[in-house]
Amino acid sequence: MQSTQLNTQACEACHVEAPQATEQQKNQWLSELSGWQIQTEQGVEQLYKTYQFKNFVHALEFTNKIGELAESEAHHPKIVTQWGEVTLAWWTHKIKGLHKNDFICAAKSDQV
Ligand SMILES: C[C@H](O)[C@H](O)[C@H]1CNC2=NC(N)=NC(=O)C2=N1
Repeated sequence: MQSTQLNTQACEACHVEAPQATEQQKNQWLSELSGWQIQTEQGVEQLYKTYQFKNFVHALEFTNKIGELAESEAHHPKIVTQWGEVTLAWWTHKIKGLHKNDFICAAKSDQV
């Protein structure tokens, strides 16, 4: 399977019948990301990563840039912003699980 450049792709409009990522796809796409992990919260798989910053202002600046990314992709993460730390969680609400969009947005988050 050729490696897709996740960070060069745009999210596709997601619909309720969209397929969840398969185990093979999840492993492939996860291997193209760095520092991300899949966790299950209330039965829903999510892509998690925590970023460290030197203070709250930097954490907030990053948070706002992620907000712009989310709006541009019409795909939104859970963002937990603290002093010196931001945790992102990406999943697709409509399908209650992981879709390729989530991996694309995770890759793009690393470029913010
Ligand atoms: C209408 C709007 O585009 C949809 O509700 C979008 C908004 N952002 C979204 N973000 C995420 N993570 N999952 C969704 O299913 C989703 N749906």
